[in-house]
Amino acid sequence: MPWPALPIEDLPAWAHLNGVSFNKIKVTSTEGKGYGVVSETDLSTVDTSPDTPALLTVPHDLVLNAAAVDEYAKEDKNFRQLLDAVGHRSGRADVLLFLLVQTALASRYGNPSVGVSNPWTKYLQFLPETVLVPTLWTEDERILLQGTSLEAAVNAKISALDAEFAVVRERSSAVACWRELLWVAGLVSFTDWIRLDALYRSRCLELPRSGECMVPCIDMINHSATPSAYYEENLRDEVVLLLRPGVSISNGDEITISYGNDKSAAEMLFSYGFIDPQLTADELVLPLSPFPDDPLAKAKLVAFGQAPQIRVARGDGGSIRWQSEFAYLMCANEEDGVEFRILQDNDGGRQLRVFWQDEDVTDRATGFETLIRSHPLAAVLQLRVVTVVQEQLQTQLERLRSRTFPDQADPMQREDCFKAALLLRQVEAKILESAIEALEKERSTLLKDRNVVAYLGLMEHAESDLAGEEAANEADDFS
Ligand SMILES: C[S@@+](CC[C@H](N)C(=O)[O-])C[C@H]1O[C@@H](n2cnc3c(N)ncnc32)[C@H](O)[C@@H]1O
Repeated sequence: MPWPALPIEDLPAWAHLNGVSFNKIKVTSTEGKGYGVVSETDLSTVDTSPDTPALLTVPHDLVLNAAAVDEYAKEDKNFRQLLDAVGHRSGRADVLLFLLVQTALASRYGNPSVGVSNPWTKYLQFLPETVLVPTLWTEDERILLQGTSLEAAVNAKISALDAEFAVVRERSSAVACWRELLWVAGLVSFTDWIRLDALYRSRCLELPRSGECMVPCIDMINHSATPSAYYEENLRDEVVLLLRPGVSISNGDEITISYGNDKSAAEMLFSYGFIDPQLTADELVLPLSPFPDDPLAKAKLVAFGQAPQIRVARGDGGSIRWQSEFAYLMCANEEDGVEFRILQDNDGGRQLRVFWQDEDVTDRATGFETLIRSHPLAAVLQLRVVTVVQEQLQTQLERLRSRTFPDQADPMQREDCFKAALLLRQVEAKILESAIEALEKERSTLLKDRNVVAYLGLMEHAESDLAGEEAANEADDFS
């Protein structure tokens, strides 16, 4: 749909009309980061008291979350119909539906017969048309992510958005006035849905009382590893922007906040479309699949109930920590003591239950690492898990390296996407190398474990007995 745009110079008038107060700061264009907030005077908290007035105050009724969407629906019976037909699946999905409607209304301003406009209808028109998050990269640009942890994550997100959009389209088409506005004229496309998701992801924040939400004007503030400000909800539930203690900034300086100092490079790029090399946590998350020949694979996935992953992080002092709860369930077999049973419940339904050493551990299926600790062959199971995780990381590193990365972006790729992908590849290759090395050390230690040595000795013995029997059989056959 055509994305309506208003010049940022109109923002102060919108703010005034809607009770947002800017105090010696303004929203303006910044170098390479879109809009940002700059100071209009010298500011300092070095000598001031804690009750220095906020730099920005946003009234509570402008905070956009699922509860606010519900309130808007009370004033607008057409939107209420739409929300009842499509919404109430998650807070995020309700806000996205609201944003979709507001953008459609703004782009079809001549047709106000459906929907009531509100402060967000206009505010959305100040937001950028695109964000550099990879779900909005072109196919040529997404090639740059091959071999990184984002390759699978971005594809999975696009598929999930596609399924979500199909539901929105189908259910809203059942409501006559919205079918007319959104779909009959071909106003809304899947790209619009991807864009709204990107806009929401890159601008939403978490507040103690309002939860996950969008806050107008606060969402104009850019990120820095050394932020000068922070936001919070005050006693009146307004969202306020405050200068950090001990900070001095000059007239014209940009005011920044932190988008979180524990986010990995992949997470930063996925959510915000840029990587802060100064801050990103050295962390990597990869998907994990059960062994393709494991007859219990499906049952293990169902019982685990979450997306199986391997998480690797570099801790303080450079040491590597890794975690993969599913790998423990994946590597435990029937002969070790894992069993699945289908039990009838009181309502006549059937339930998949997981047993470990004959104990029902269905509620602890995501905690197999703890469960196996008391097993006499715990070290053997640990060795299997370490080997599987190491192999997965090795395969990932080989995929990352198998693609010769060009020296520069080709004409079909935006420079910023190229630079972000290059940085992501460097960060991920480094952590993969360190993790593989750490896992190799862990494997060597486990291979010296008394129980492992005894177990492997037994296995070798059994194999040579088997080979001997086979050879004897073959000899018999030959004779
Ligand atoms: C909450 S918005 C901030 C306002 C935004 N710049 C705008 O034009 O509306 C977050 C987006 O700003 C941009 N951004 C924020 N901090 C940045 C930084 N340090 N470097 C590059 N881009 C940044 C990214 O596009 C990000 O998705």
